[in-house]
Amino acid sequence: MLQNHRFTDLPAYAQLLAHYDELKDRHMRDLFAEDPDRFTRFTRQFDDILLDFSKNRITAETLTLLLQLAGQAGLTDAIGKMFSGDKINRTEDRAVLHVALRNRSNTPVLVDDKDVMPEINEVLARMKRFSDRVQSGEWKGYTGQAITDVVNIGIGGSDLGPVMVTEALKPYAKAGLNVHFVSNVDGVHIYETLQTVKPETTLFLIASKTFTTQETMTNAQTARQWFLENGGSEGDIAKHFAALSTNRSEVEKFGIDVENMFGFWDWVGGRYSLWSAIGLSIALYVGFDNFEELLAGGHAMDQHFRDTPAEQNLPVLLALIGIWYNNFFGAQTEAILPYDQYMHRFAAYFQQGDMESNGKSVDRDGNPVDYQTGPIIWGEPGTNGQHAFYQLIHQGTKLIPCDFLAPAISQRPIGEHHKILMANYFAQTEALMNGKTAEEAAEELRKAGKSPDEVNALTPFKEFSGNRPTNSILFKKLTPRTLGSLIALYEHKIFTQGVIWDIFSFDQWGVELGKQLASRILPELQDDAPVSSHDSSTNGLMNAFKKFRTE
Ligand SMILES: O=P(O)(O)OC[C@H]1O[C@@H](O)[C@H](O)[C@@H](O)[C@@H]1O
Repeated sequence: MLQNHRFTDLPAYAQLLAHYDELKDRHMRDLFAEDPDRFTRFTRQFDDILLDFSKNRITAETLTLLLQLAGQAGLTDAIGKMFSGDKINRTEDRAVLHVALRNRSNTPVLVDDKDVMPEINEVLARMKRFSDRVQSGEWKGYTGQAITDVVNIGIGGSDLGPVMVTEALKPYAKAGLNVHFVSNVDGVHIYETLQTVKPETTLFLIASKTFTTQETMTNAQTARQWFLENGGSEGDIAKHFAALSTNRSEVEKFGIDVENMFGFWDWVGGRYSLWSAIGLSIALYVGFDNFEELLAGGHAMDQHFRDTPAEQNLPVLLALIGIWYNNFFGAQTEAILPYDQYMHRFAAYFQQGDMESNGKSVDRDGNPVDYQTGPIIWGEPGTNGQHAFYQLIHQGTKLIPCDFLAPAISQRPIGEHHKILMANYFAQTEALMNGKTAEEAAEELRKAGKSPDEVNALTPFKEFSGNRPTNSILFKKLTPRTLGSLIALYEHKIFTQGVIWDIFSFDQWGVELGKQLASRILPELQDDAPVSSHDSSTNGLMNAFKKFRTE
């Protein structure tokens, strides 16, 4: 059992509040001027990943107090409990062991006194065999042709991870196999995907932990029907459909041969499942060797997280800096800004990873919290974001801590592109930190030939307050291993924050109510009868929907 505590009762919390009062008006420009060692003091490296957190509104004392906060919240103990298979997901009575999925050292991990590693290794071996066979063309479709297209049908954690990773690792794709992802129950998603593939050369992966998710099951049935109506027969289904799930009986009911089922376990949370059989589309696309590299990168970060003192520990440091802004500066959001086009789904992936994990408002005793928990996560790749929303980050009224991620070596070194990209990467964090004073702005205007009146009038608009915090995460190259480490870095950041806030990070009850109501509403949409069983807005909207369709 994890030790419950009230976040705001931790001794360091009160100290941080007082410290915040002293620090809140200090400018980072001055902090840099005062401390020539600031970069070294606030930079850590793990493998090929450098974290520079010096452009934050912190001093050595801030860090000391934040580290005390983590210690007082029992972080070390909590980490130990996760890794040793304790049932830390208490509201679902489950262990949380995505770390076991990538446990390349293969040391035993016990759940209910049973080592889970043999089962994990068995599924990995089956995934390897299967992906090798499909890739080599040994696996044939019903006309004897090799598979050319894989369609992963899943949603949430059964979609976002594989989408993000296959996009990020495109340079590692093996020739001859395309991957597609269908998630939305909106029929246009499957319609558009099916336009681009042929039944005889397509393999469908039905990815669902529960195998009951309405969107996924609806899309899977549509895919099955399309397959049967376009040349395939019932007997051919086994050659074209596989299931990635924990629910064997539902897989059988759907009609998928259990030979083609790749299992995982209830201790794998949906948003942590890309490391499990849910990652089969990744293995098919980049090859099992690269999938293993991804696992190895995740495992390396796990060991760093478990074994490194907090002050050197990248996930812990990111978590503490996030808490500093979230709970003391009142920041509502955090932006994740990868300067790597291949990482264009990284922020979207961690929207689920973070917001579904820490979007909670009761503590572990079930009492309402009176402090802020998980932030709103958003972001787009640089430099596109610069030309869209950075205005607000630079000059708006809101404080938005940002993570800037970038590789030193581009996967596609074309001309000057990467240096131009990186010049922007360095310029943005410098600009956000330094800003531009009124005097500097006025001087620029004078140099541009503006009259004194114009200088006075324009200066307020040209001034940048600066003092806007950023983390820079600079890595060597976006290899499968580095990507694995980066994903695990953020996973453990989220875990650390959940521990400190004393909330449960591994359930997601908040997604249930909408599902319940949708299943009540669906039968009411089957005829033209007016609806009166809801509030006036919902009734009104449903009746307007029916009217639009009959007029
Ligand atoms: O994999 P499943 O069971 O189809 O679930 C998909 C998603 O379903 C959502 O309801 C959950 O909030 C997510 O966590 C989950 O990833």
